[in-house]
Amino acid sequence: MRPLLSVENLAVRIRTDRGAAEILDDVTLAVPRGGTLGVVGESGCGKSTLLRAILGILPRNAQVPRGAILFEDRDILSDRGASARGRIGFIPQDPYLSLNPVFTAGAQILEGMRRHAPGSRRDHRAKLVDLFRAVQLPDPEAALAKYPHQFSGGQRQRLLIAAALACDPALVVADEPTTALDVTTQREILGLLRRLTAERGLSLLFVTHDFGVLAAVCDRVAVLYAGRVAETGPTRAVLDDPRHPYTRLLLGCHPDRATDLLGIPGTVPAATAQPPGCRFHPRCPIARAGCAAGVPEMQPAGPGHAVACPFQSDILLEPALG
Ligand SMILES: Nc1ncnc2c1ncn2[C@@H]1O[C@H](COP(=O)(O)OP(=O)(O)OP(=O)(O)O)[C@@H](O)[C@H]1O
Repeated sequence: MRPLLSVENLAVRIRTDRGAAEILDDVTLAVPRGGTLGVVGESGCGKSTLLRAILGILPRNAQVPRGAILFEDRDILSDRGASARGRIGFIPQDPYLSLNPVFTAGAQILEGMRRHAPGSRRDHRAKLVDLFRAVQLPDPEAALAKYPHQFSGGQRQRLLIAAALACDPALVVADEPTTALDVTTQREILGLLRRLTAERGLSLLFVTHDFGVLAAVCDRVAVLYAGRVAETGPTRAVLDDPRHPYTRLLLGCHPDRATDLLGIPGTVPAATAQPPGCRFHPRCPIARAGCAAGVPEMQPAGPGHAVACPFQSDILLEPALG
């Protein structure tokens, strides 16, 4: 079966005062129907740019010189396919900033439904009350008339999940939806998201910098580094047996995993000054002369698991992890 969403060889370039910045290069990934894909990487690796390209909200100075984004078999980067985006729901990062403080929760979500979902105002209202119940907001009827400040942070994130589901999406795209929340609320919201998407047969594309969050929600993962996919595969395989030096070091930084917090030497390169060849080579503990020469191709590393590094050997990587 063809994936619900496939990003194919996508490049995104942004014109800046310091020249053209290649934010994404040759990004290929897929979200299966009913499946969940997590995109993980450090700040600045291009996660938000990827989401903006999918949602059709790239900045005006951005260009897409190469690649395609197919959603329900339509190229949503083309004018003709763009309307298919109506079936993509979005859960933003910050529940504090993402709701308009001067409108009630009901008014602002119903307005979106009026524009995008079929049915009368009465139908929309009934559907929204059901959704508020599904996201476990207390007193769903009364919640319609409340203002955002009358909800806690976790409840606001529940409102945003309800808003993302209100127009019957086939795909939900979530941008670090729990970073602003405390750990207990984070766990509840992730559990809710996982359950609701599974019950409704929805696909989920989840962006995060946190492998712990990723493991709780996603079946598959794509690790992004400096605008390119470094590694992709089933979440368990990538977490248990990471093959790219970047993934291994990134996992070593996670507090739940690290015996010793190693960190990754150096920083993500500026988008206007990407290194030649493998973009990770200046920070890579096993880099060789050839790594600066050519862009590494994706190579198989196990069932459904691929890595953009020709030196994916455990023995070679062991010294890097101490
Ligand atoms: N409008 C823009 N103009 C110039 N550079 C940009 C623009 N948007 C993003 N960038 C650059 O593109 C790179 C990727 O940014 P992006 O926001 O996609 O990363 P990210 O992985 O989402 O980071 P974070 O987790 O911090 O949000 C960064 O180097 C950023 O500075």
